[in-house]
Amino acid sequence: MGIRTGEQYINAVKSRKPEVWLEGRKVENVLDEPVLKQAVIEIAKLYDLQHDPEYKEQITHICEETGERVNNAFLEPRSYEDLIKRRKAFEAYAKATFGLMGRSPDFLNVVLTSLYSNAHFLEKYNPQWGENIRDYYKYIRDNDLFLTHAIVNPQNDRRKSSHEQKDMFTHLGVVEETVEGLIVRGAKFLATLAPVTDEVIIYTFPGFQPGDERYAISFALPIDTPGLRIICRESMQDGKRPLFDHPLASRFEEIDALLVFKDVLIPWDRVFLYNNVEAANLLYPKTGIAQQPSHQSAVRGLVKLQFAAEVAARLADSIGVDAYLHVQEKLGELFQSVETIRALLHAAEYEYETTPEGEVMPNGVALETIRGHMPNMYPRAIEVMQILGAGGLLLSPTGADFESEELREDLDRYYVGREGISGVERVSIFKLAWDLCGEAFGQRLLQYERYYTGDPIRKKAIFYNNIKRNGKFDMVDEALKVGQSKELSNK
Ligand SMILES: Cc1cc2nc3c(=O)[nH]c(=O)nc-3n(C[C@H](O)[C@H](O)[C@H](O)COP(=O)(O)OP(=O)(O)OC[C@H]3O[C@@H](n4cnc5c(N)ncnc54)[C@H](O)[C@@H]3O)c2cc1C
Repeated sequence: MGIRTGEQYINAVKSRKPEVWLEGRKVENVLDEPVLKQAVIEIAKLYDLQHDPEYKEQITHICEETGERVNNAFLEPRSYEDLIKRRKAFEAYAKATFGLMGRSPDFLNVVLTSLYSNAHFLEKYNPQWGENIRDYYKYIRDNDLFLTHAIVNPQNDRRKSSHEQKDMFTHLGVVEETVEGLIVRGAKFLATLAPVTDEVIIYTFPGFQPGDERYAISFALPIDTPGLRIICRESMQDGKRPLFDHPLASRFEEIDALLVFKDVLIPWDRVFLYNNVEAANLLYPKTGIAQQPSHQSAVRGLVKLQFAAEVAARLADSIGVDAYLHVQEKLGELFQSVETIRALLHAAEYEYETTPEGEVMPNGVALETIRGHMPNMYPRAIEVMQILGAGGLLLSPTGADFESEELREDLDRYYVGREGISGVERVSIFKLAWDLCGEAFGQRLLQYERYYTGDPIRKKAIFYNNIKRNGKFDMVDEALKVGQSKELSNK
């Protein structure tokens, strides 16, 4: 089939009946829920972008194997040029959502492509697992499906491994093997956009201990598989707030969910890994499923950071405070952050790495450096927005107020910005900023930048341990040599 249209995606959502819970209610039809429907509309636009003559060449390519047009997120990079091709697709999607939808379909499609490219790793443990992941990749690519994923165990007692938790099946694990497949029970989080996806893929972070075998699993299923319960977090808007008042929150709310598996059957052809602690612990380092999708995250993160910096600058300009030195210094800092990430992204692509099998990956050190800086840079952009907007952020009237004939004159007079900025324009800018820096919606976006791919604190420590903690201090030793020999000769 190749690339889907937005309409085909919406029809697929309509055709499914996943078990979704939202605020204590079982959702009968995802598209009847304003807050879920909004996400469907935005995702549908991304699918349509693939057919837009302006973007088609940038986002898609002809698949050599099928002759069908597919998204560049399914491209197995073999060269620098392939990385750039893929980046252009990421860029188009990120710009269409201002970088605010982290789990657009391209994210997991890259994960899957990376698993496909490295199927030989799984094959080593079990030839069937390798074959399953290859078939699954082709199925998702050729039908252009949208995946969610859940890799984290619920936050119960983090000091204990999965098999040591009070209840054996708090963490998702295998109950039994049957002729048809595995029966699994327990929970995983945090499956962003789960209610509006086609499929879910489960895999795991490293860290399994002996005894955790039943939890060392990876598999995929249709999102409406019987026994799979999707419990959404409290929504951060009701999906009905006017676009004028919440220009971002009313469009880009990505619902997150806990997935509960109630003795769900995983057919054998959908099992990618099972009962193998070693394979589960090596899955991340050996299959590129951190490094390849970090390319998408870096591109998307760059767009989001740039957007936040521009909102802060536009806000400062609208009330003339960018005339002050400290404001200029803060905005300068934000735009330097943007340029730092842009430079690192280019470095990651330019200094790419090639695996023995010929797969090309953006440079891991540069990507991890982006990952390390974003949890500081993005929250700082939000803080600067709060500092520069000050009390005005809390004082915006609504679009309905502007429609009142009685109020309009007051609003136009007292909300007017610097010369050339009308009251409506100034309020619109402040509302945009408030969605990012004040609303619960914006707080989630911030938390996303910290945690979307694991704990940034441990990730930085791992970076130090892998890259630098090798007992080699050549320059320091050289400097010590000179100092020591001088001291000795002075004696
Ligand atoms: C908005 C958002 C969207 C997300 N979307 C998805 C998604 O679509 N799919 C998905 O699978 N995941 C998703 N995630 C989850 C993400 O992968 C996790 O949040 C992340 O891995 C951190 O795990 P945790 O939240 O369980 O925190 P924890 O691991 O419980 O950490 C909590 C705190 O305890 C500390 N800590 C915990 N354990 C240790 C330890 N062993 N050593 C030292 N310190 C420790 C951490 O440093 C941290 O400060 C999302 C997260 C967010 C915030």
